Amino acid sequence: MTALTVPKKDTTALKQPSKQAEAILQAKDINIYYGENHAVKQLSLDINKNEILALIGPSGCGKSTFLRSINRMNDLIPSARVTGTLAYEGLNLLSDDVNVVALRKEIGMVFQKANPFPKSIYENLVHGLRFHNVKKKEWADIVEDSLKRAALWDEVKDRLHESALSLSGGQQQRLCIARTLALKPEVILLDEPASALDPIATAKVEELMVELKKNYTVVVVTHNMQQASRVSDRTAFFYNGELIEVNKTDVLFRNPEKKQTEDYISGRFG
Ligand SMILES: Nc1ncnc2c1ncn2[C@@H]1O[C@H](COP(=O)(O)OP(=O)(O)OP(=O)(O)O)[C@@H](O)[C@H]1O
Repeated sequence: MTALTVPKKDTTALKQPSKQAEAILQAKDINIYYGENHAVKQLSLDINKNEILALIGPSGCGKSTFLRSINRMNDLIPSARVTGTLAYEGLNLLSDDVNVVALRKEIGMVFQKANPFPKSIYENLVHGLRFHNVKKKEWADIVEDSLKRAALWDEVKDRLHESALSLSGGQQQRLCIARTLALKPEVILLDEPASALDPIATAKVEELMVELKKNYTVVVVTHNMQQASRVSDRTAFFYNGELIEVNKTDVLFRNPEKKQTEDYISGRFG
């Protein structure tokens, strides 16, 4: 594993054993601003190892903003400012000394719209390997393994050198997931990964998510409540920048604690 930090700051405060041993990521008192807009407010949330955590809530409630903070994608937005701590393996991922390139390898992200490079299927997968100096002799095995894990190998094994843009939308999205897997992440962030796909392609991506949690931790933003209830172990409901409620998915949908959650899941707003 590439070192996630340049060792200079004292992180002992973050190395205390966690209350819940299975938490892989612990967000504490996270606030995210875009200029004056306070988009995520005082959020604290544990993300457990090998779970699928769904983030739901009406448009603009801060789901994607929080998701992007986990692998520091908000760094790319000049007006964005993030405070609080995101503890991961004894480090605060929000601190200045985190190696963001190594972090994004370890915590990969797949976006709403599939974004393959306009290159061959094979090149899409080896691009990151080259960047991270993975030995060339390992590439073929990693390509095959990643495509198998992303349930795409059988569909593309005879056309690895064709353009990725010749794949269907659903195949392109699975290719983007495979591209993330090639870098051997621990956590995968999915931002509405199936919202641009037809029902059959959506079902394949959902099956894949369930398969992935055997080896990875998955955090998925979705507008689709059926999807959240089909695939996730826990669901977090966001409203107006706040985390209103997080619980086991079946409990949250069957017996929500908060009225706002109940109103949202019963379609009364959003
Ligand atoms: N790049 C950005 N620059 C400035 N403001 C942003 C940016 N992205 C999001 N915001 C603002 O932050 C708030 C939260 O947006 P965010 O996209 O996180 O919500 P969301 O719950 O993911 O919404 P959706 O479900 O529509 O994607 C909104 O007020 C939005 O306008």
